[in-house]
Parts: sequence; structure tokens; C-alpha cells
Amino acid sequence: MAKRVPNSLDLLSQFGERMLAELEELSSYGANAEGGVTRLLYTEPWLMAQRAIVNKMQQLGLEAGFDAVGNVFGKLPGSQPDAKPLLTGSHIDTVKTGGKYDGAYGVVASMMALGYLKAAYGAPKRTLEAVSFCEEEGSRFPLAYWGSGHVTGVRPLQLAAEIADSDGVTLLEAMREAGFDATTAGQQYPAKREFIGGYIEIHIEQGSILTYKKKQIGIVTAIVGQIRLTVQVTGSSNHAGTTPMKMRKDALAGAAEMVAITEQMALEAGEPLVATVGRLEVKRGTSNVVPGEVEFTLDIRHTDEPEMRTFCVRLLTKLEEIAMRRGLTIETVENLHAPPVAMQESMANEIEAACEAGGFLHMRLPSGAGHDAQLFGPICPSAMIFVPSVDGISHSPEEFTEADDLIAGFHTLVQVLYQYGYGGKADEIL
Ligand SMILES: NC(=O)NC(NC(N)=O)C(=O)[O-]
Ligand SMILES: [Zn+2]
Ligand SMILES: [Zn+2]
Repeated sequence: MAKRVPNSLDLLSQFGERMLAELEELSSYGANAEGGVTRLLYTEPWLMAQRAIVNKMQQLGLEAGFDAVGNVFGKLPGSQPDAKPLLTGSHIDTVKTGGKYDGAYGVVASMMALGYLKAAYGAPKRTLEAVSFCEEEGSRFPLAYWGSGHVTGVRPLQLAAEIADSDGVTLLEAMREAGFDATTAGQQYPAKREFIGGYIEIHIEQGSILTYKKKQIGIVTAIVGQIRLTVQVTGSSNHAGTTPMKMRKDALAGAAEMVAITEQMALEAGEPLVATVGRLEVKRGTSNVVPGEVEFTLDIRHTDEPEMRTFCVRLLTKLEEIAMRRGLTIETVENLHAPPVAMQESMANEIEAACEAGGFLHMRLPSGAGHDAQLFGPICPSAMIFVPSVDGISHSPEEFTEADDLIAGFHTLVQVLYQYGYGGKADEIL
């Protein structure tokens, strides 16, 4: 058992305080007037934040650097190189005017945890790696999990030339402009990393179950599945003054009916299904023109894959019916299909043991949000730790988590990483 240096409990609280300070500093990258944070993949604020993470990791004594698509890894090398490494981290990107904890908390807590473990116990047996994934949200390009998808081999680089943001900039152009070009550069890591022992992610809950149940730590049982689509509605644009109502093919009126039926069908389906239209755009919208073209997004989630698929088919059939009746056409493109993924029981039990050791009230719960852990779950033992979100708010400048809860999560993460790096699980073949 690795020997804990004297006063390492004081050291742990020092690192905890530093973690809070680092989190505040990170939120300055992409901070906007509304108090939110916007760090979209490959933009300047995103690049500055990732560069800052590399510097912080190096200051913590980790071997840190970028991979070919802009993920940042900070390695704490183990003495047993044949033991599969354990990764711990989250994502650095945000939604537009999002909060300062979603993703960022997991990135900062993970690197500070490795910094503490190195300072308190030296080299682990098993290599531990903190990671800041370049993109998880899907908020700039119509895809998500670009970072963890690169590492797990489910986001082929060819995709980069095929998708573009709302300004028509392809992911490949944006990647190259930010200085990354995985299509040609030598890779620091193989595109699909085979040698991974496990993945642990700490994240804010983004819901209100922990607060409602008065718990400090959530142990995630499973991550919800999600299907994301873009729907193009086409009618015919015409003069707003001279076109009689009965002769219109109004794409916006049609889309509005489709949005309303989406909500109605989701309510009828009941929990845990959720369906959201997050973005709707009237192409060439002008006040005195009957809209001819509208694009909107669909985000459908469920904990059960067949139920999610069935709902999606039923909904798209209904949208077709509405289009037919109104003389419109619709075209749908599926941008993302991530099945629900269960977290690994024995890792969850380790988190539970850490909560008991720390005296933190805890409970098991599913995640209604997607996470990078969703991509690791099918290929290696994966687990998630949640901390409460005040009023369950997220993807908003109002996103907030109490410092005590951030610290409780940090201590829990440290304890679990200690077990897998130095303690009872360090020699286990994961
Ligand atoms: N933690 C997240 O907010 N994840 C989000 N992003 C993805 N990819 O699911 C989401 O919408 O749930
Ligand atoms: Zn998010
Ligand atoms: Zn997130």
C-alpha cells in the first residue's frame, strides 16, 4: 500500500481549494456579458482554454500534450507499464452561453486529483491519465463526442470534411485553422486507443434529483440514449400580401405544427422519454414573405433503445403526414445516434465505498444528459460521479454547484483513483 506522506490531508484540502480557483479561472475563457460561457470547438476561447489546461497539467508534474484532434491528456506514469491505464476527465467545450461547470468541472477535478496523488504518493502502479476532450456537446457542428469518439474510434476523421457549422465552415477547416490536422499529422496517440483499462468521469448532475433527495454524490447507473436529427421543411415562399391563406405552402406554419406535435407526443409517451426542438431557423426569413424553407433540430432521449427508436419512427411518420396535408416536403438527417449505456457495477461500488469513507450522502441514479463515458462504456469499465446542480439548472448561465459539493466530489474522485492507481485495485486486470 503506498505510504501517505504526513499532512497529506492538509495537502488534499489545499488541492481542493486550488481546484475551485482553477475552475473559476477556466470559466474566463469564453465568458460573455450574460454571465455564461461559450467555448465552441476550435474557436479562440476553446484553444486558449485547452492550452491553459496543458500548462496547468505540466505545472502539476503530468506529462501533458495535445493529440491529433485537440484532446489534451495529462499522464501520471505508473511503475507497472503492462497495467492498462485508467483515464479520468470530461469535456472542455460548452453549449452557447452555457454554464461554467458542465464538462469543465470534470476536466479540472481530474487533473487536480492526479496532481494531488503525485504530490502525496509519488508514482502509481497503474498509469493514470487526466483528459480534456475537445468536443462533447455538438454545439458548433451537427455531431457530438468528436473528442472521445476519436479516442474510442467511433468518429472517423473522414467525417471532418463532411460536416459544417452554420457558417458553412467544415470541421476539417476549423480543425486545421486551430492548428490540428489529424488527417496528416503524426498522432501522439493512435486514433483508436486499444490499451485503456477504464474511464471515470466526474460531472455535475444537470438535474435536480440529488438536491431533491438531499444527497451530495450521485453514482451513475446508466447514461440515456439519444438520437439527434435535423429536419428541413420546404414549401414555397411567396408574397405575404397577395397570397391567399388557402393557397400557401407555408414552411414555418408547418414546422410550428410539427414542433407542437413533437411536444404533445413526448408528453403522451411519458417519462423517461424527452424530445426537444432546440433550434429552428427560417431561411431567408423576411416579414413580408411567406416562409418557403425552415430547418429545425430534434433531440430525442430514452433509457431504452427500442422505445427510443419506436418513438422516433412514430414521430417522423407524423411529421410526414403534416407535410403531406400542407403540400410541404420534409427531409430528415440523423446526426447522432448514441444508445443508452450502463456503467460498470464494480467501479460504481468503488465510488460507493469512497462515499462511505468520506461520509458523503450518496445515491445511484441514471443520467438524462449524455457524457463521454457513454463512448467508453462499451469498450472498458466506466463509471461516473455526479455532484448536485442547484435547482437542476444547466446549459445556462444560471448553472451552479455549491463549493462544498464540488469538494466532496473531488475527494470522492481522489479516493477512487487512489484505489485504482495505488491501492487494492491497482493490480487488478481491468
Ligand atoms: N453533459 C451534457 O450536457 N451533455 C450534452 N451533450 C451530449 N452529447 O449529450 C447533452 O446534451 O446532454
Ligand atoms: Zn452539456
Ligand atoms: Zn457535459
